[in-house]
Amino acid sequence: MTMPLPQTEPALVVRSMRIPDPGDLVSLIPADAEAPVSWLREGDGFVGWGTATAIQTQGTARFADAEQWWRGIVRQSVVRAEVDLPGAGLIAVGSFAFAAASDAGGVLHVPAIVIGRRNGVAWVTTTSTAAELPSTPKLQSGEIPQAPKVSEVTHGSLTDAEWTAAVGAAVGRIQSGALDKVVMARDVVIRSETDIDPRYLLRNLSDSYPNTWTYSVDGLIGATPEMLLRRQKGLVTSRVLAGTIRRTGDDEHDLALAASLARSSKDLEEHEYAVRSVADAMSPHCSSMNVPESPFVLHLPNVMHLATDVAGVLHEDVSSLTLAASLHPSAAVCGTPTLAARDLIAELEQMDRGRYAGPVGWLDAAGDGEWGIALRCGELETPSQMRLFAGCGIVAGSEPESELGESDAKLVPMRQALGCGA
Ligand SMILES: C=C(O[C@H]1C=CC=C(C(=O)O)[C@@H]1O)C(=O)O
Repeated sequence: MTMPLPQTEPALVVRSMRIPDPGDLVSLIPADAEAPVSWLREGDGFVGWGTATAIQTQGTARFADAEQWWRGIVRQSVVRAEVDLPGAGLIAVGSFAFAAASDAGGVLHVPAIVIGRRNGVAWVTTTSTAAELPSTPKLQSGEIPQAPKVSEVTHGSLTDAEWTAAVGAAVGRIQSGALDKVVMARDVVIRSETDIDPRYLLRNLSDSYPNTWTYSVDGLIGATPEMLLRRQKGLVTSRVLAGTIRRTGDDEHDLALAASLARSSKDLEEHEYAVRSVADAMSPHCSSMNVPESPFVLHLPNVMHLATDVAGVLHEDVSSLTLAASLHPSAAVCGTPTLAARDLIAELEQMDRGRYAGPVGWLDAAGDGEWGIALRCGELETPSQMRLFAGCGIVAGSEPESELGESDAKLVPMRQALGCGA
């Protein structure tokens, strides 16, 4: 069911001003910030808080309704921007459920305050519904956020043994020819004696996983290495990941493992489905495309992935959000063929993925923006409880026990950020 769209969107007044470099962005988020958001990589990106306006959407129309609402906002807004960089000016951050049937739906949120930095240029954007230009807030680093006190870690919808059996069933379906690939995910519930401070997680994730995109949108927090798409001035790029090997911590051994990953026929097959799904979904929007023939190995502190950077030149004015809707769900998080994989996920996982594995990111008034896939993440279900998610691509040659180990490795970033180990 789709929620009715508001009849009139508020007229926003937006101002972006250049500021001296404010240092670490996460530490600028106040302890009592309402709706903190972030999008950070290698120290650049933005943080924000407060709500100028927002929309929640539902169902199959969750992307289209959000897009329509955003166009109305853009039409009515007055923007004065001193800075012309991606992320400056009027932006909305958002995240969308993996499945149309999920109650999580979608959210687009225009923060009242955004502080950004890119290539050494920093800015603050203030957005309000008042008629006059909003004043620039005083920025100061807040106190150091407290670590949560994790008291319990339990399995979510399935025990390890049940999940391993479900993966075995998926392998059986693939071997019987019903489909080629499916991504099976599991969840883990973390309870803390104290409230979980999103700033504590963002600090840990952005320090420990600098080459990922560290995000926080509406209680969904994580550090994804996978960029569903970036649209910037007519060019669209995507970083496709699929195929994984765990790191050992021994650099020499890890290099040998990276070489074996690059030769593994099981992982190359898994990767090829993901690349093809992205390239096929992108091509109707592009006049030309570059799809590399073989992947490279992306090194992260916990795992290594097969990775391919796909690029295209857009031949139509389609926003980054609409592109995200047409690329989602790629075979990196769903499978091949898409519909068969989606149905098998609903049958075997026995959980609502919520916004895990859906698009998460931001867009601006021109439709440019960045949408990652919400991986290596957790959703705050209450102030002191988080549900973490991780999944693995399954093909005919997959072994359920080793997929369980791989999913554990993918949970490491969030578990470490929460202070409850690897
Ligand atoms: C589904 C996840 O990862 C995807 C992205 C990279 C590698 C993957 C894999 O090797 O299975 C998955 O396709 C996850 O982290 O939950």
